[in-house]
Amino acid sequence: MATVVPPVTQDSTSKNGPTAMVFMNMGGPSTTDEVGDFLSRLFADADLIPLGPLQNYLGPLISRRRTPKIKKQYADIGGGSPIRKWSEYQAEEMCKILDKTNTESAPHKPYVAFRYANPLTEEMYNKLFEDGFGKGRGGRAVAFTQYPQYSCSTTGSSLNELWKWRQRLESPTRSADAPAEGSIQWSVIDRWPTHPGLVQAFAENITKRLESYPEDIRDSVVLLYSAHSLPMSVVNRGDPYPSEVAATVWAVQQALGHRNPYRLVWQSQVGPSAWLGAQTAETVPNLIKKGQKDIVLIPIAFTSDHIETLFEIDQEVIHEADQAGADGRVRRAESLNGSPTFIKALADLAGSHLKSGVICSKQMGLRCPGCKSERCLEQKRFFMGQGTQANEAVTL
Ligand SMILES: C=CC1=C(C)c2cc3[nH]c(cc4nc(cc5[nH]c(cc1n2)c(C)c5CCC(=O)O)C(CCC(=O)O)=C4C)c(C)c3C=C
Ligand code: FES
Ligand SMILES: [Fe+2]
Repeated sequence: MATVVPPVTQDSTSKNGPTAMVFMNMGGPSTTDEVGDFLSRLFADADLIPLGPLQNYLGPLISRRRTPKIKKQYADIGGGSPIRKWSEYQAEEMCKILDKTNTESAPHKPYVAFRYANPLTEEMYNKLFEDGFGKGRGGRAVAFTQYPQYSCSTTGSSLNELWKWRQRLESPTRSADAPAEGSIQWSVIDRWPTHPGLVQAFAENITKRLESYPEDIRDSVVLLYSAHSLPMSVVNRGDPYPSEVAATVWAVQQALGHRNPYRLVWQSQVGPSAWLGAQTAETVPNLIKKGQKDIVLIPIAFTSDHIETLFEIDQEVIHEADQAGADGRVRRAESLNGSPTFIKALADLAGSHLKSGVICSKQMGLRCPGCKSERCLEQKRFFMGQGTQANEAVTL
């Protein structure tokens, strides 16, 4: 990742640089040996899976029980998650573009902070210190969520974690008071569900996949946009994710000219509680039973490949469709991965953010109607106002 840069205050290449561009995501185990640690961090996260006062006991228990099954899934997709490779590539390529388009904040240094796998947030933060940020030297860093649509279980959890480490490593008082002098100045790109470049990148990959069908049936292929589901308890708390995912889908449909029928469906539910549906794994066989075999599945809430695409869609949903007589007519649009259109979109988004001077979106100040989490409140207070009194009033 980022190589050593000169101390922030001594940099002479631009007025305001260097700037740290931190890609936040959940991460995934790079090898099957890392699956146990990945799951134990995931089940310890009360922002994702709240298990109440028994979290410290139940989390390790559930993750240990799940490890063999999930290990096998990662083995079946080639021995690990490609998310680190793609995140590092996307961040590096984006920074190269930013160095040309945003000279005032150059050089831009790429970092990755994963919630459940290496490099973890703490590791990223220490790397920032090594590279000359913070520790009395200041510097600017952008926390750029790689989830286009905001959920408190995903981006919210990553921001809570970032805020926690910022408090531990940079605030002598360990409170949300004004940051110590010379600490890192953070801003956040917290959501980008309808960014035109993101929409274009999805539309390109869908068009490419549609071109693999004969021309005379192409417009009647059903597009199934598939996003990771949420427990209904999270939906009913007022989580913004379902409506933001729907916004992406609608924008992509518009870019495609609404030439095909479509549905937004939800995948990967875990455990016995009620989750948002309809489920991807049930929708595909139902359509096939009704005679609709031509279907393109589009992963719409994740920007690179992961077990949900490579295992659940490719090896379960599509494999089962073929066994039910789909004859290879159920296909998947490629994930965004290294798409140049997508990387350009990331640079455009980050470039505008850097020039705007905005700290985060207005949405960040408003908690879910059903939120009772002090962590969310403190985190939002911090990022909304960077500890200044001025913005605290708008954190509700
Ligand atoms: C936008 C994407 C995701 C949302 C929203 C999301 C919510 C969510 N997830 C769980 C529980 C689990 N998720 C697991 C894996 C996993 N989740 C996502 C994405 C979102 N999750 C991805 C991409 C992955 C796989 C990572 C990879 O490397 O491929 C797992 C672990 C796997 C398993 O045990 O089945 C769990 C558990 C909840 C409860 C939740 C919303 C509250
Ligand atoms: S759960 Fe959404 S703001 Fe706390
Ligand atoms: Fe998940």
